Amino acid sequence: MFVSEALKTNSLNHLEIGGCDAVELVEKYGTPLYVMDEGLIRKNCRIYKNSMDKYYNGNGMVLYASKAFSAMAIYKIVDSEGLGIDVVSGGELYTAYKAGFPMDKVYFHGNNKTIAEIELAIDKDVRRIVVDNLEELKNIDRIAGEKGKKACISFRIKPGIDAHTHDFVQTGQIDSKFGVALENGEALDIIKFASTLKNVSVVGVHCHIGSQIFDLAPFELAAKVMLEFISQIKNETGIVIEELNLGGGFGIKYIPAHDPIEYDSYIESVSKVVKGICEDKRIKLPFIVMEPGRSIVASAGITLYKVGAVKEIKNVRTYVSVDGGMADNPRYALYQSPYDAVLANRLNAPKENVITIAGKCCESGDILIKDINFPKVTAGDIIAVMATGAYNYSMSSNYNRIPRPPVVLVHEGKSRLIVKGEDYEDIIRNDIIPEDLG
Ligand SMILES: Cc1ncc(COP(=O)(O)O)c(C=O)c1O
Ligand SMILES: N[C@@H](CCCC[NH3+])C(=O)O
Repeated sequence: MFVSEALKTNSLNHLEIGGCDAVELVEKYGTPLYVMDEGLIRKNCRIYKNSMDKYYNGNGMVLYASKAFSAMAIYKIVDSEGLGIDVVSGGELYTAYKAGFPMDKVYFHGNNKTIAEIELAIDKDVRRIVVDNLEELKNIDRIAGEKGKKACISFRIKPGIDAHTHDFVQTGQIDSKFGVALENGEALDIIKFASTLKNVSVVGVHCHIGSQIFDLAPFELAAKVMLEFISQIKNETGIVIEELNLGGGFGIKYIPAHDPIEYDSYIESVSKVVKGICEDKRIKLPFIVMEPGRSIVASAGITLYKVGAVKEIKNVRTYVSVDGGMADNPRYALYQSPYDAVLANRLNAPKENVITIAGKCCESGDILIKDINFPKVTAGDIIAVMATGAYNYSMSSNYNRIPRPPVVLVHEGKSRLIVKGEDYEDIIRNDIIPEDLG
């Protein structure tokens, strides 16, 4: 019945997550409310960690790509499960640092790192800076030199792979703002240049082909293309690349029609390909890094909303508006991403009609789910949109000056607040009225 294994029906016919009744959570914390199941997050971390140990003798590291959901508590959980992290901004890096995350397990990404971000990464001695472009490389070398340090770097490469996903989340093709292309020797040239610099040490190459991918083939192809590149680098320059980072992007079940692959098979299949090619080409097995984000947290999350206006437009559509929307989940508005939902306070109610669940923002595109079979609802009912753990809170905004909802972590019947909800004072906190405006 549910797209996520985190969810159950309890004896009151209410939705249960992490042993907590969704209706009680709403009574305690209000709506909208992000709820994250700690047990499922931990389980997903373990699947990845164990498969790296099992299929690649632990000669690698799994990073949680924290852009999917970044808050201090998640860094604590991920650390305790033995994973590293990928951060993509000074803000994520700072959050992880303040949570006490070990900096020697942090990979710093980004296609336009600012000087201040590079300084922060070098000051904190992150394990790896993943270099996106030449300008950045020069800045890293200069800043590391000024600080008397040597930065360990890898390079974001565009392997030229079409990952069959939404255009906006596809990143490995040539026409992409991320990284340097293999074409025309661009990637080889930047690596050669880096090897002449004093304050950087070239350790690895990286690629990330896209997101919400349901297929093993693009990852196997990426591994092949990248190993050929590693072999070319060695043959033409003598530089030995020790680390191969294949990014994230593994698909999850948002709606019943989605059929994701078992998470551990990504590492299993990539390990096989890497071992085979390395044997053929007689190159040393690289240290492998994988960076799943969505697949660790998405299914662990739900968002609870209260129904407000119900508008039945005869022979057209029934709009059910809830007290959240694109400000807490912009994914339909951005990518037309599909979601599934249930009536959390009456799970056994028959699905009698087709509704469109709309948000409260002043925007026609503020839709959460278009045309879903759903029970009849009235104001005050509680709708749970499922699999909202990734790229919802982390992509939320204050559009229309709507305060961000709180995030609650649930486990074995207990709920704890991990991000406070914002109020109107938070909304105006940084506003300034210049004196001359009176
Ligand atoms: C460099 C990099 N690594 C990892 C990820 C995580 O992707 P996903 O959340 O789809 O696993 C992303 C985001 O797409 C990314 O840009
Ligand atoms: N934010 C996107 C994924 C992009 C990931 C970062 N490269 C989503 O919600 O699906």
